[in-house]
Amino acid sequence: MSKNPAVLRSKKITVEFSGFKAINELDFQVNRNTVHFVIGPNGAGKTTLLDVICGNARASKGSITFNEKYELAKMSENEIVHRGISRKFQAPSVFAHLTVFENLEIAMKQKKTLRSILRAKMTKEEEQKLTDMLDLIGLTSEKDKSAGSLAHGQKQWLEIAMVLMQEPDLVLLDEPIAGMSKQERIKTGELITKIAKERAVLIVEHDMDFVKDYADVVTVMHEGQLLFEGSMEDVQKDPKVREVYLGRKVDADAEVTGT
Ligand SMILES: Nc1ncnc2c1ncn2[C@@H]1O[C@H](COP(=O)(O)OP(=O)(O)OP(=O)(O)O)[C@@H](O)[C@H]1O
Repeated sequence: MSKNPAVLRSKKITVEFSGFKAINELDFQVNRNTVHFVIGPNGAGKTTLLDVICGNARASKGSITFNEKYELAKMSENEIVHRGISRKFQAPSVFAHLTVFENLEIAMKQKKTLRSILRAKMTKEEEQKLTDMLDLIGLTSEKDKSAGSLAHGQKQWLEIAMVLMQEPDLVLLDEPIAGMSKQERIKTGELITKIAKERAVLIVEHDMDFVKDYADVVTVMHEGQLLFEGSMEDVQKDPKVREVYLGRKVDADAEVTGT
């Protein structure tokens, strides 16, 4: 499907909760330079998939290999971040009383204490890195504002930037456009496209218009398994997907809009 090399491969991964298989022998692959969406009905196992990749849930069977050499199932959450996988959760968790710039500074020097970070002088390279990041997320003119005063979308972009400061090869995003305006959604889509030029981005999303506009690859999950994978165009045409997911969504949307 893609000529880009794999950054993550799962083989027959299973995640159980009291015997219930939230993920059931899933074979799955994410490639570099790819915007890869995971969609599916409620309870399909999408969040659990992100959880098991970042070490927040444990697999009872199977393997997940990162960059062809690291076995994630055996690593702690911290080790996984250190190897190059960073996740942004749905709710923003920036330091509201600090400035945008200071938030990025902290993200860059994760291991030090807050006080030592804010007192230490930055190198030219570090300053350049922060300047480039502010430019990437479109918050250069907001850099001295407190993060708490930012609009919802801006907070989300700041948090994406904080994740990027860790220089991950794989970024995990949980419904990144939830609660955003139309303009903010477009800016987020453009930001994700840019981010994926140098790494892989794996996104759990329910908004099909957003998926259609920005996906390179779409995985459809159902009952803890892979139901279909391909371009959004192929996903929309697939009869199985229409039956268990998109068909239902179309019906529900028609009811809401009265069409
Ligand atoms: N910690 C847990 N303990 C018990 N069951 C869980 C736990 N986490 C998830 N599950 C169950 O596993 C299944 C998959 O859940 P998951 O949250 O991964 O689905 P999802 O596809 O992300 O759904 P949604 O779109 O509603 O967020 C669900 O049936 C859920 O109830």
